[in-house]
Amino acid sequence: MNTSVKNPALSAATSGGLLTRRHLTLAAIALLAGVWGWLPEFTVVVMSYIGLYALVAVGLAMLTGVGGMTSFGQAAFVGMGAYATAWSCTSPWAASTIGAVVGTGLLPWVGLLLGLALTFALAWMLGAVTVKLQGHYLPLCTIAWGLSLYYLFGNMEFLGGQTGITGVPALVIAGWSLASPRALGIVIWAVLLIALWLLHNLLDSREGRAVRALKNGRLMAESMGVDTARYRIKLFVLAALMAAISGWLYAHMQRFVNPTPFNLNIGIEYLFMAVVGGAGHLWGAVLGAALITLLKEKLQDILPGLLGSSGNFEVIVFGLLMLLVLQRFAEGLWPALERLGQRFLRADAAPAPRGMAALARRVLPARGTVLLQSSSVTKRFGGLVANNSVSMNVKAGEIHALIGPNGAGKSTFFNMISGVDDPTEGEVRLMDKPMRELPARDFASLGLGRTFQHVRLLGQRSVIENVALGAHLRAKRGWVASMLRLDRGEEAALLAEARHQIERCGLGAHADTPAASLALGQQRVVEIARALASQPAVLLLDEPAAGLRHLEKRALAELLSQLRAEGLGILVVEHDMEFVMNLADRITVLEFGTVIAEGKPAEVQANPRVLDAYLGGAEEVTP
Ligand SMILES: Nc1ncnc2c1ncn2[C@@H]1O[C@H](COP(=O)(O)OP(=O)(O)OP(=O)(O)O)[C@@H](O)[C@H]1O
Repeated sequence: MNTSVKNPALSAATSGGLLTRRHLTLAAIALLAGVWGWLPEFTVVVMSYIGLYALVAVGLAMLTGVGGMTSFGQAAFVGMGAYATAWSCTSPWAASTIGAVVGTGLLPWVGLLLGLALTFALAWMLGAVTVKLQGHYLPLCTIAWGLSLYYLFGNMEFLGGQTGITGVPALVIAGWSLASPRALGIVIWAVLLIALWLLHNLLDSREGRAVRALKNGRLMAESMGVDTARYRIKLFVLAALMAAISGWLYAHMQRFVNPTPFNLNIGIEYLFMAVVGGAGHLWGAVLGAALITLLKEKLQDILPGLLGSSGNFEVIVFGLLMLLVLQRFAEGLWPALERLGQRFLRADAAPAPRGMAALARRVLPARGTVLLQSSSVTKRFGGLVANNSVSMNVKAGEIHALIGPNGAGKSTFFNMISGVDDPTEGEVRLMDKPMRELPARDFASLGLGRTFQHVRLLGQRSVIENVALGAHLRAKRGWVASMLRLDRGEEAALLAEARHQIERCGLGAHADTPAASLALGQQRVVEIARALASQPAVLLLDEPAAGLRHLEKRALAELLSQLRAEGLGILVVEHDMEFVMNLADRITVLEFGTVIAEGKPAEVQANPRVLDAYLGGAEEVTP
């Protein structure tokens, strides 16, 4: 089981060797299981704490490293899980009402359900409010609610105030008491390993690709049909639930709870664990949890002796070590270990696909149908009119080019017709549907595929994974199915479709290389393949020929001609006049936001206003 967030750049560099990462992981688990019964009691307790902390840190790795949302407040969710079970198991009211129905032996499980339900509700609510925030506002908010919950725990009379709740019973599973740390530790590590497996599966799926795009590619993901706000909230809730499960186990290990372990300091420590290990790597979070726990343990022993007085000196050393580690290993320690491992380990063989599910297919409208229409679209930025009453359309089976000098308003218009921004006045219709105030993902679901002027790919992911994201809306398996590997047929179909589009665009040899390692022109072609994977009816291409060499441009022109023949409607924004004039059926020319000419290439070329707009540069417009 390789639960790191795979880096294809590294995978590609994998050398030979007898063992794979999966072998190594299984061997480590087998070793741990084999020696568990013989480990000293103290080691078992420390290992159990590492497992508990790792559960929270792994959730944070998903949230922060993969999803790009920093949270300082996870300790509060641990507290929710811990307090929910402590209260359920010790409250006389719970015993006499719930306990009377389910039996007091099941109260810890009622506590687990209560903790998960409360955490789910609270995290969803907090997530809905906070994950919309940008930049440093989100971390600040997590500090705010982390503090609020901490003080809430300490001030609630029925939760025992600062003293907390004592007398939490040991867990009993099928008559097997987990009173000893050795027995509970097995459950803790089993829960952690299952969580790692589920999350690994999630990341290796259609849903995982969408999750990965949250950090640096939200606009792009929205244009591929991903509801990024919803995914962010789901990720936030997932991390919170993992923290709550950790809290539940913690309460039954400690057998009492008080507010101290759920304060902001501990929230920051969880973040340390995720970041030091390598925030984008699930196993990195486990490594971080182990390092910080062991270090804290040692420092608490050593520092008072060294300094001659007691105090929380370990926090100072932590801070300094954190600085040093991140100076040397900006991405955390796990990627460095992984690089080392590449020398000795073989890449895991991809499992053979077991049957392919069918992907959704779109019936393309008849040739000549107006697919996309803008009517008198005006866009103002304050006093500046970037688009002035622009009307144009894109028809099925036609290539329409939009040209104009720099600053003419092409990108602004492109944003209007792709759902990134709304016109100040006028209307955009897609498939005859008014699109005002609809998000980009609704444009995608109606059949609009697009590329970006400034390439937006997930650089560290392989070309095939980038392209498969384009087909997001053609499959439907969700998070749970992905975690349980029930999506394999669909996933195989998505990857096959992505490979087909990559080959069609002439990049077959690069399918498994990281997108960032391709030349810029090729990256633009990857974007076209990604758009095609959505099986669009309308294709909007923003400067597709920029950065391509002569032969590559010719291949691109052939591909676009072929797509036109298949009945797609294509809009190209392009500066390369030769490319445009030889390819387009119709051309619209913008200048200062206003349409100054529209017609066939020959008509546009002969138009004096167009020649003027290009600074009298007749040769610029002439192919
Ligand atoms: N968000 C914005 N706020 C204010 N002004 C903007 C904004 N976006 C674009 N503009 C202005 O609108 C005008 C049109 O810009 P736009 O980027 O659409 O032109 P363009 O034709 O795409 O140019 P280029 O070919 O250089 O990409 C420019 O004057 C630009 O400065």
